[in-house]
Amino acid sequence: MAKGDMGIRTVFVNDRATSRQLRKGRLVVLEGADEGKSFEISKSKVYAGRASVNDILLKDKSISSTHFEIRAEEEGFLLRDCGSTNGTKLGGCRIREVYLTPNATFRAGNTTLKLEPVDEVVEIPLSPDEHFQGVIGRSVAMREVFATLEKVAPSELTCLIEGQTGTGKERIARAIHDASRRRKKPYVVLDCSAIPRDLMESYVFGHEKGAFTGAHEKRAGAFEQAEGGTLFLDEIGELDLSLQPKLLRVLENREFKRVGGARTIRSDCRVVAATNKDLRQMVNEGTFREDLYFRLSVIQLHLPPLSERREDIPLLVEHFLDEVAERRPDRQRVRLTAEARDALMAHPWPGNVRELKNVIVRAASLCSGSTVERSDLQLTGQKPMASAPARQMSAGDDEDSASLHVDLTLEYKEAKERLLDQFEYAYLDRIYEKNDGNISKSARESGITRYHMRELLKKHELK
Ligand SMILES: Nc1ncnc2c1ncn2[C@@H]1O[C@H](COP(=O)(O)OP(=O)(O)OP(=O)(O)O)[C@@H](O)[C@H]1O
Repeated sequence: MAKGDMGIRTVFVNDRATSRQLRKGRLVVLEGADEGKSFEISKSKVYAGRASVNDILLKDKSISSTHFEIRAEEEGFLLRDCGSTNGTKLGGCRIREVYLTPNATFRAGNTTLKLEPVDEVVEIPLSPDEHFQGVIGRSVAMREVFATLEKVAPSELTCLIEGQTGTGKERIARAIHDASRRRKKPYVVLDCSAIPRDLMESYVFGHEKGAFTGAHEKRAGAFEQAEGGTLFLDEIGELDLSLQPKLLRVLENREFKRVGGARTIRSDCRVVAATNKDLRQMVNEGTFREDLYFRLSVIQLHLPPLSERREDIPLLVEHFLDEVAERRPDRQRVRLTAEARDALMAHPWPGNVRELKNVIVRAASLCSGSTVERSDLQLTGQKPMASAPARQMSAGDDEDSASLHVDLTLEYKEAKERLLDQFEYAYLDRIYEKNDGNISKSARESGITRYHMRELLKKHELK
């Protein structure tokens, strides 16, 4: 497709990106159960499939829950199969991803679709600023997030922040609170992955004295603690299915009861949630309620991995060096050699901004003198940090998998993430080998979808 026909275009003024323009498209169903229908593409990413979480809903039974996505890029509209059972085909070939030319037709299951260009443009604003309430970023992606935050943070809207671990989701949640009228009221964080399942309800809604064994005193839950302020629900994808209807009810009625309590308590707090999981996929798998997903995702913010916004690295490095200097009694600020800076730009950063921060803080604190050399950074080889240790736990190496290597030089979250990553790699490696590389069988035995299995195998470069 010729640039500008369809897809997204970044507008520059004096070499600086000032906005993005999305040239709309229209997806027309030429043949199949939805024949005659058409869907406008006016967002930078749309999903299509049979499940209602999709932007484009298709009825054809041969189409998967989420079958394909169309993403607006500078090169045009990218059609990507989402691990569908019956495949996405173009010109008789089953495709994984392909750029669509204007008026190209393709098949999804038994449905034939055509993507037509539309002569209309949607302006996607970019903030002129390189920070928002202490969140730093100069990339187009981050300035797009800042532009959204400038509008929605002062509102009362519920936000869902998506992104890999360490991309800054919690930082953004805090920024939303700080930019809202609730800033002087409490900001309460509830990490849904860190609380035992049977205590979760009491953590969220509180409990009355004697509500259960061990409930010696009454206790206010997160909603009460956050009264008037903001409740940040971190790792919302970990919230047990049995608690999800209760959370939905508070979000809808603003009312709840403590565990073991009869009194209805009114709640006035804004909810911001975050996840590093694909909640849409979880809805398709039945592990996350669809109605709760819609309630939480009134505003969706996506934080790309650091490797996709390398322009942010120099600014973040300066920011973290300033932070270290402020904490030093002599306020001395260290500097990085050109070699060290090049190494930071080249690193894959699987642990995202958290990993970058750890590297800078460690190097700045441990370097001798006032200069950080390349070797002070202690970057792991050229391999992604997460997969290198993961490979240490090789298939069949039971001794290794039984011992737990805890790295105390890392922040808690990164250390946890690394261990989980090692486990994921070891599990996948074994199940995939056991099933002679058969993805469907491996997925069935693991109790996850084929799509999820494929994505995991790709992540660990096992496939
Ligand atoms: N854009 C940013 N500007 C400044 N600091 C940042 C930015 N992004 C992340 N950080 C810092 O990096 C660290 C990790 O960020 P944060 O905890 O918000 O990530 P997260 O996405 O919530 O991670 P997880 O999914 O593991 O909870 C924090 O110390 C945070 O302050």
